[in-house]
Amino acid sequence: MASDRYFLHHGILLPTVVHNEESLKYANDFKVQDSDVFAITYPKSGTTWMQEIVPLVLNGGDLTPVQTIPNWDRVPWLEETRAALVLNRLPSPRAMVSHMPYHLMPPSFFPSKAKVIYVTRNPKDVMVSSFHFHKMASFLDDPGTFDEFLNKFLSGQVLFGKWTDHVKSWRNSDLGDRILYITYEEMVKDLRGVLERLSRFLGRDLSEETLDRVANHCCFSNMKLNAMSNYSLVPQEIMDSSKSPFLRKGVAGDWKNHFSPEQDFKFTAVLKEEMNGTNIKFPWDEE
Ligand SMILES: Nc1ncnc2c1ncn2[C@@H]1O[C@H](COP(=O)(O)OS(=O)(=O)O)[C@@H](OP(=O)(O)O)[C@H]1O
Repeated sequence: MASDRYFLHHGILLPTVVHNEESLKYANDFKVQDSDVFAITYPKSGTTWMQEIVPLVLNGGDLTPVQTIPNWDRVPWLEETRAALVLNRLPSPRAMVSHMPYHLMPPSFFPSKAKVIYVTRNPKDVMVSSFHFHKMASFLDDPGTFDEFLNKFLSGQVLFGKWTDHVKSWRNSDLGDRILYITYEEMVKDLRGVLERLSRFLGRDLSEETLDRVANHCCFSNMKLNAMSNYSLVPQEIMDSSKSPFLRKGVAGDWKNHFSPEQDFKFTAVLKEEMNGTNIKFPWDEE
């Protein structure tokens, strides 16, 4: 880790652009309220999608916030530098996102009744999405070749560490009915069905018409057009969408266009080894 673009926090690589000691202290000292809602993800697993969906479900489908407030202020990251500015002003129930592994959540989170939506995505697609993101984001190191980046991903020398550690930490958490597990792939396949589950989980009784409106607003093609969500407000020298748009493809299985058979074999073998003995199964394990 020779770059000044990153630093280690409890052994996990974080980007200096939006994290520092102060923001991490703020996150650790954060007083979680029982009404708080956290959408937790390993990077590139559906965070931006949740920043769109969760406020809509919580407010009964009113599109105003998602059409007028940038996602990073609408549903802020707990651990980022903006959190201190934004979070204390959010009306209850506060919705926020985080990439933190379970054990690095603020101490006040554990005894609270705050709810968690944990989104998992096929790690091969996570890696592909992250590879393209590293090419367009000037605050991150160039990813190198696809093969080099694959090796970094498997060894956890990437933002927020190993995918397997993150997933195991949250899948093994003891949060009972405080946590809802969903996958990116389910959302791609049946967003309307996921919205119904999510509304029930968050205690919101949305009408059929509202669910349809939310599903329509949150589909990839519409979100791509929403300037409050597609990162077009970020200057091009920071995120260059001509290299790769932030909302890039929005599909399941794009890894098949990137992985060689050898890379697929290696990636699968490493993941299998690390998930061995966990009882955590995903639909893509059989692919
Ligand atoms: N509405 C919708 N439908 C389908 N896919 C969507 C949607 N919104 C975001 N995305 C895709 O999510 C990927 C970005 O992940 P994150 O938002 O978690 O990124 S980040 O961690 O906040 O940087 C990135 O995936 P890729 O397209 O594979 O790169 C986005 O396109």
